[in-house]
Amino acid sequence: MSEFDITSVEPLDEAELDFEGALRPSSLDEFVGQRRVVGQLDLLLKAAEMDSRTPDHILLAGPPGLGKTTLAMIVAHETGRALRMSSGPAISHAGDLAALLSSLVPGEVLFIDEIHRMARSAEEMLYLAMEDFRIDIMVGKGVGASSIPLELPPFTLVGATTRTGLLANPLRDRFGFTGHLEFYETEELLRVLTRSAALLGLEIPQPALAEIAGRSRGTPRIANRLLRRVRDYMTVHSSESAIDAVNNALALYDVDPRGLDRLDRSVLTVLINRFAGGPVGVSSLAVSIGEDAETIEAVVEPFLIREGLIVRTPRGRVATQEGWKHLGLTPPANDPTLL
Ligand SMILES: Nc1ncnc2c1ncn2[C@@H]1O[C@H](COP(=O)(O)OP(=O)(O)OP(=O)(O)O)[C@@H](O)[C@H]1O
Repeated sequence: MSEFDITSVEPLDEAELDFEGALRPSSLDEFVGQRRVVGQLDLLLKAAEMDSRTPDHILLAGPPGLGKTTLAMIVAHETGRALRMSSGPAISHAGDLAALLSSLVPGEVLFIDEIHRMARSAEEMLYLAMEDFRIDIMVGKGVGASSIPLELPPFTLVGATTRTGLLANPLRDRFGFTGHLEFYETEELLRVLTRSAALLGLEIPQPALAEIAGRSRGTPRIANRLLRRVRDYMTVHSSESAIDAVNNALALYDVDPRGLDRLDRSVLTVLINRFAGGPVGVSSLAVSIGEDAETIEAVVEPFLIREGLIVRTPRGRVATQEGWKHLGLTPPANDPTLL
């Protein structure tokens, strides 16, 4: 997604990761929004503490940048446990997972980001590990192969996924709790930004922060990133008012008044201009704009649906009247399928 960097929902580089780290809340109290998931997690952690047991395995689902990694860190922090971090793509065979699991200390929190991308052989090993805290290690090949059971210390797995649908049912079923993270309301993002501005020592009036909040795609990572770019803009154009600086900086980075970035607009434009508003399958859309289908499905689509600009139908994606209007186009008259 390199050409869409500014509002990319993935962290961009080391500097970005440091910046995110500095702004990351470290307790459930500091974590803004997601009240339902936070309340459920709080109960789960408190009950485990009262029973002196390791908390159940936790699955966190939702689009990137909404706080899954942050919540995993909070689980470890709030329960005073060590945290080990890994990711699905880094576990390319069962041996990678065996090495990771066998080195855990008792009670440790193991965070696996993008857990849906883990190798299938590792996934099968994980079933037993999650349920019985044990794995079977295969030694040798062919007829001489044998399996050696290995006891594991109790641990809490926190899995994060942008695509729950891609997780095999046996894996999904072994999580004691699944938290679905939703896009944030503008008012919640305003709280995230107010907190971040204070931590960075920036004096930006609330109306200017509210403008950034409304254009952050419901995503704290994007809100913080836009704040950083606005800070740069204000440094260079110090004579402009805060609100002008916000509007000009966001225009410079191609973020439209509703928060759509270039990739969002490309998807909507192609859907309307090339496919007459749909219905069209996600892979055809992806090919038309040269982006991978997973990014469209995990990142663009959930946001455009939430904004009411497209809908998902059994026959494919369809632009709504609102979608046509957002691009300044007139929706076709008398189209009974148009919503
Ligand atoms: N509820 C929140 N309150 C305050 N800041 C938040 C919140 N959620 C996320 N953030 C900020 O947004 C940034 C991105 O969050 P995080 O890395 O946890 O997202 P993620 O869902 O794990 O994304 P990915 O799936 O891409 O790893 C963090 O630096 C954090 O500061």
